[in-house]
Amino acid sequence: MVASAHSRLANLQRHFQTSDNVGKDGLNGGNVKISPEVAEALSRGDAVVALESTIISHGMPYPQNLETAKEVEAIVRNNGAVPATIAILDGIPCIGLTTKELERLANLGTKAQKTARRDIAYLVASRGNGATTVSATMFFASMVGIPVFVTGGIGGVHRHGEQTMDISSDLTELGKTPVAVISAGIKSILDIPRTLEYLETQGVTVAAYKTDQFPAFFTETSGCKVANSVLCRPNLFLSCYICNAVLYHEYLTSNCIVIYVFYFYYLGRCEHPQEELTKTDNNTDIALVKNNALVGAKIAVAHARMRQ
Ligand SMILES: O=c1[nH]cc([C@@H]2O[C@H](COP(=O)(O)O)[C@@H](O)[C@H]2O)c(=O)[nH]1
Repeated sequence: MVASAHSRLANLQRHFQTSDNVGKDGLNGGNVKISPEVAEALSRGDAVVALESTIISHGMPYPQNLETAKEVEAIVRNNGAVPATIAILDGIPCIGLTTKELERLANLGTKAQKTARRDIAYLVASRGNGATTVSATMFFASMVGIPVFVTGGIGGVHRHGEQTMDISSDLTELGKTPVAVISAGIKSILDIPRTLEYLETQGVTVAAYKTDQFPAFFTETSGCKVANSVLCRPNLFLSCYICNAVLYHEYLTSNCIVIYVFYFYYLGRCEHPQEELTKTDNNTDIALVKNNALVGAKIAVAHARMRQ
């Protein structure tokens, strides 16, 4: 615990930049800008939860994207952690956005470039605006010592990936970057069995929360069993589920996706049967994407607080 606090501080010292000391050129010798709120929380060892920004720019339209981003941040705050939404603005990687910056990103929408790990250098060099995907968000979260990150859905192996080799860099990032990712599974248009195979190859621990199956984003059942599941008695409260999941997680390595199934206790019923699996990126149900993000945020905070 002490060693990990030391390494987080050492990391911070190397990368520490606040809004006040950003150079005129805004590039900071390739460093990142950490918001004062996030920097303070990290230096005190308080719980911080990283959030991605592609869900804001590309995941849903304005103004729902802004409302959702604000709601997710509020959930994180109300549960005792500091949210760190990550994006690249004018070429500066920002860890923690002000309300103005969130509004700017939400307004930019798809004009902000969807930024995976490979795109970071270009966005910084060209002083562009980039919304970070899971891989890029993990990269920055790890750089500044944020160990927990929540998102709606991660990328995976695309259908027919055996021919196209279309595999999200989220999966390789999970294999090499020690940040725990809480998500509702992979996007519904992807190939779950091949994604699980690939995660196994990458050595990623996948722990499914309150199910023994890898959820299918909108549904609890995918037919694909996960090796590790966090099962709880049905009459326990949500907080107990979270504790079990967190304790279990701590037992495992830190590069672990914790998949949760939200609708048992949140929506109360499954409204979206298997045909959801054929939906495309463009017609996903905004309300459910939002629910995934909101419920995931609570679980992520529990993780972050247990690690303090
Ligand atoms: O329902 C969605 N979940 C997740 C994403 C984003 O898509 C990224 C993966 O994109 P790709 O398949 O291009 O690697 C994820 O990291 C996430 O940021 C998305 O657009 N829609």
